[in-house]
Amino acid sequence: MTNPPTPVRPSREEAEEAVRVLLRWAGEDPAREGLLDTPSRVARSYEEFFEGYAVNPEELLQRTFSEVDDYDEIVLLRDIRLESHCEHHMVPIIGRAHVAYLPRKRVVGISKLARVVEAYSRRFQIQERLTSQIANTIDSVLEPYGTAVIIEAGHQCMTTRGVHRPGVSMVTSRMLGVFRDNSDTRRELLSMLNRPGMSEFSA
Ligand SMILES: Nc1nc2c(ncn2[C@@H]2O[C@H](COP(=O)(O)OP(=O)(O)OP(=O)(O)O)[C@@H](O)[C@H]2O)c(=O)[nH]1
Ligand SMILES: [Zn+2]
Repeated sequence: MTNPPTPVRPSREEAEEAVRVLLRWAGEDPAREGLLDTPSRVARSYEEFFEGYAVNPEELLQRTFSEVDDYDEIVLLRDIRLESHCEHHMVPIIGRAHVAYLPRKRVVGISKLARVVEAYSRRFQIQERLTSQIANTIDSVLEPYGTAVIIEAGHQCMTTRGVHRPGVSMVTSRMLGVFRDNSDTRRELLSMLNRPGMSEFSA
């Protein structure tokens, strides 16, 4: 469920050649000086943009803590910067994610929630699937009372090309367990999200 089957990877040289082809498709001369190192830069950038394929998000959540003195309220990680790529046009999706869960006895280190967001973002995505994958993984590994993921993002395939609508953002959410079934819990989450930012604590 978490990792797609790994296709046979091309060689680094094949990847760089593909960049040269795209440069020529754009109307460029890949042999001109300024572009000579571009194929290798792009190959390296791709290793970074898409490093999520090599990460198993479920493993990130294995370490949990149980000494929480009966803490039984929502845990919310708000405004997680999200950088992904649209699988339709291979251009950036930039936004933020909010991840919440209602723990059942055990909690996870909060950075791990951001790492799960990152593991799925650093792949080719559509926003709906990205949202579901993050929520489903947290829900199945931690087995909390509920999990909620909300993503708000701008898609460069809509802002810099095609329909050209700058400023438009797409909002998606996936609510599981109590966040789906209990409107009071869902409302509490939304009110936590609407509270003014606490930037003085986030330096
Ligand atoms: N649902 C969804 N659609 C997306 C996402 N990212 C991009 N799209 C849309 O995917 C669609 C692809 O549509 P196509 O008609 O096949 O491609 P296209 O001719 O390039 O479409 P335009 O973008 O309208 O020029 C477009 O409507 C995009 O806006 C996403 O994360 N979720
Ligand atoms: Zn797109």
